[in-house]
Amino acid sequence: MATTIPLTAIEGAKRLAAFTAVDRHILSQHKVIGIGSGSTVPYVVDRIVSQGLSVNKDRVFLATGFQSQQLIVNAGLRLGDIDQFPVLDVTIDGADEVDPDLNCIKGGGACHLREKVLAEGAKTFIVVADYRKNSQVLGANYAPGVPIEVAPFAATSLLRSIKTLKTPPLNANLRMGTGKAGPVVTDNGNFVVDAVFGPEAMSDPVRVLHAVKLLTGVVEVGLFCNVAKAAYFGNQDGSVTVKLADGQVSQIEASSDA
Ligand SMILES: O=C[C@H](O)[C@H](O)[C@H](O)COP(=O)(O)O
Repeated sequence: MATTIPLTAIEGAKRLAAFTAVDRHILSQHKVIGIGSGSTVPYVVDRIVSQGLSVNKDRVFLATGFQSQQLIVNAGLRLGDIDQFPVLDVTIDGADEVDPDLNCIKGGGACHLREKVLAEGAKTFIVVADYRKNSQVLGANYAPGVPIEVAPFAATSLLRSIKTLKTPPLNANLRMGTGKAGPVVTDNGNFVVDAVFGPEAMSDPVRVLHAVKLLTGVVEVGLFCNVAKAAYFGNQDGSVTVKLADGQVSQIEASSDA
């Protein structure tokens, strides 16, 4: 007999957020859907699959990297390409941290370049996360810093040039792989530098984004500013906090099967 292993509080919170966001934002008329990366999006895919074959057979799903491509394929959903579908109805993705204006740190899994392309290409970009990601100031909860994808040739230079910013990071390091000698290599063949900025700098993430993006060799910065329409945070008590881009915040009870 199959046994059901209870989810931990954090996994339960991720699932609550994902299920609630899918129920509210992935509607039958939505045909081109972006699937983000990380440990929360598998629950997004599960919920989409549960909407049934009759609706999913007419949909195409775009991936933000190798992991989400596997999720889409293994779920029996149709994989599409951004070159064919540059405009998406909805993209749902996780985040490493989200502030009250829905600015996000993303790229803990080194997928932020493709994630940003699918987020900006979507008519609606929705973030799903557990309660730990719901923050007042970016960097308060997520310690590794802002992920910066950089062309390998320019990585060492970037570690020097980033120190010349008006508000430089407190520290910046090349992200090293685990289970592999040497640096993390992204799905685009680039490296990642993680830069920890202090609370003063992170109180204006748009400024940090613009400053870092201008440094030579930077491919993309894991700061998503003014992109998300809503963020769903699963809580330990079974509720979901919903934050909208206009500043509205509400607390809702999740559906009984979430
Ligand atoms: O590169 C990875 C992504 O930005 C993820 O969406 C982010 O790290 C959040 O992942 P998780 O859902 O595992 O917290």
